[in-house]
Amino acid sequence: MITNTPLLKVDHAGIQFGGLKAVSNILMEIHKGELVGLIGPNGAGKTTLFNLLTGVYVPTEGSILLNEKKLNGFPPYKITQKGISRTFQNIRLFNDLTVLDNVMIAYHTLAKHSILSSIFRLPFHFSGEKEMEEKAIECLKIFHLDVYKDEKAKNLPYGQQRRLEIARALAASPQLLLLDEPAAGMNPQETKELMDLISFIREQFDLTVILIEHDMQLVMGVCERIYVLDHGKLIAEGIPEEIRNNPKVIEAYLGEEVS
Ligand SMILES: Nc1ncnc2c1ncn2[C@@H]1O[C@H](COP(=O)(O)OP(=O)(O)OP(=O)(O)O)[C@@H](O)[C@H]1O
Repeated sequence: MITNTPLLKVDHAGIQFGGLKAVSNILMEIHKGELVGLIGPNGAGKTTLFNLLTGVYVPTEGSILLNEKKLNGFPPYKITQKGISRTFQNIRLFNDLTVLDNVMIAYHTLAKHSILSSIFRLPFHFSGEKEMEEKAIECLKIFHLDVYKDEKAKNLPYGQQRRLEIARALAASPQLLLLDEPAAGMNPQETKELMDLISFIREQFDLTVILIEHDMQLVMGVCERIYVLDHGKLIAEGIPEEIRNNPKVIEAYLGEEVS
């Protein structure tokens, strides 16, 4: 059945810190399978919006709905269980854990083991662990990280740490994946490979993706639709061509870069 219901609906949502409205009156509708960009100048509110979508902040206005169900007030781990995963602007891996354990942690968040089965290490607990490990290695393979599975996360080169963060987010089987500047600090070759990878995992896992990114060429090249934030408000939404030519966007953000 074809449905017009958006996967994610942001309905006049926003948050105020003391007297400051960091983001306000945000309206977004993201449909299943879309790859959407979120852009805007420094301090525009992009990460704050991700924090609202993932329960780090509770909106002080409006609602956020996933599959028509309200998310307001749920803690981040519940929102992950409901289907939204993310990566962070500054990589947040467990540096001293292995690459494999970094991914397995995501499965533990979702796992349905009882505490008793863990304490007494009952057989079904072991089979659960084994299954998790196999799944984690499969996930690492997609990112060509399986060869480093026993390496500490902190020993991976920067570009691979970024990929590991995405692998971990993906391990939580999200419907919606939020990527906060995934290519930050990467060289052009790594960036190109990462973008190909994002397109690939979207297809492969039937994902919906929202991407914050400063590299305009990259956003315009990979995203089908773009939202633009400025001073906490949405100032434009459209396909890359429309955004590139939108006078408000040019004035607020892109300046002479867009041509
Ligand atoms: N916890 C908080 N308390 C007070 N102000 C906050 C808080 N979180 C965010 N802000 C403010 O909200 C505004 C938006 O910040 P945010 O980090 O979301 O912008 P951004 O678009 O992600 O910027 P950048 O591109 O630099 O990462 C800023 O003015 C910031 O100072």
